Amino acid sequence: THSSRPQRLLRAVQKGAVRGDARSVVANIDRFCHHSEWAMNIGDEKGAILDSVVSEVNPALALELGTYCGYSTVRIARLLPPGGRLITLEFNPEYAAVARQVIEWAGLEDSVQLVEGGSGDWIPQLKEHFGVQSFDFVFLDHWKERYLPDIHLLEECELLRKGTVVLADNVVCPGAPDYLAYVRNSPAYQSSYFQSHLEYTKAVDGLEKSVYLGTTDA
Ligand SMILES: O=C(NCCCOCn1ccc2cnccc21)c1cc(-c2ccc(F)cc2)cc(O)c1O
Ligand SMILES: [Mg+2]
Repeated sequence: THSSRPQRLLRAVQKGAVRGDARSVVANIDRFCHHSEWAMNIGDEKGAILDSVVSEVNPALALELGTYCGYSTVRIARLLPPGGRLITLEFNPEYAAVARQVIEWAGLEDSVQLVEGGSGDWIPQLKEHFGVQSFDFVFLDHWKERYLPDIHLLEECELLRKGTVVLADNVVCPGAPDYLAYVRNSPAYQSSYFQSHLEYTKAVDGLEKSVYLGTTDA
């Protein structure tokens, strides 16, 4: 039976990256995707923007929707402050199995909790299951049509606080037009756009950074 692209990506990490060295895991995935096979990791160019936003927020508690092979998981987790935690959610069990091994190869398994399932099911359970109050940082990189319903769900479940930073990948390609319209027009968000390129290509893409300002309720 033939391997899958995530499995070939994992093998490239295990072959080329130094165990425990998150930077070399990231570099080897980027090398694989530039020279062997394209894969939907955020990539090096948008990844540098992700790094700068994560470093600025310095989150004690972060949430990622859309783990895939764990590339952005490793980029975020390696920048967390001591004791910082990242919860990452993946729908596809095969992707999750690869991501667990990539995260482990990077030596970041102690600060990452990977859960398998759908955002609609999991978001309402996060407080109870993980004992979290609210997130300091949220990274959206899952089904693009879920960005809007899920940010509403995060608000309803009171998982955002004044100042929570929500960063969304692919707001141009594949695109999340309804999500963009919402965060750019809602008084509850201060939104800004970072133009870049679709991972490993010359196509235009970008990240939207939205700071939650809280509700006007008393
Ligand atoms: O589709 C993409 N990502 C999403 C994966 C499934 O996510 C499913 N998923 C993961 C947690 C989760 C939780 N609940 C529901 C679904 C949930 C995605 C796609 C492209 C892309 C761009 C151009 C192309 F020609 C082809 C593809 C690029 C990206 O950077 C992406 O992120
Ligand atoms: Mg993406």
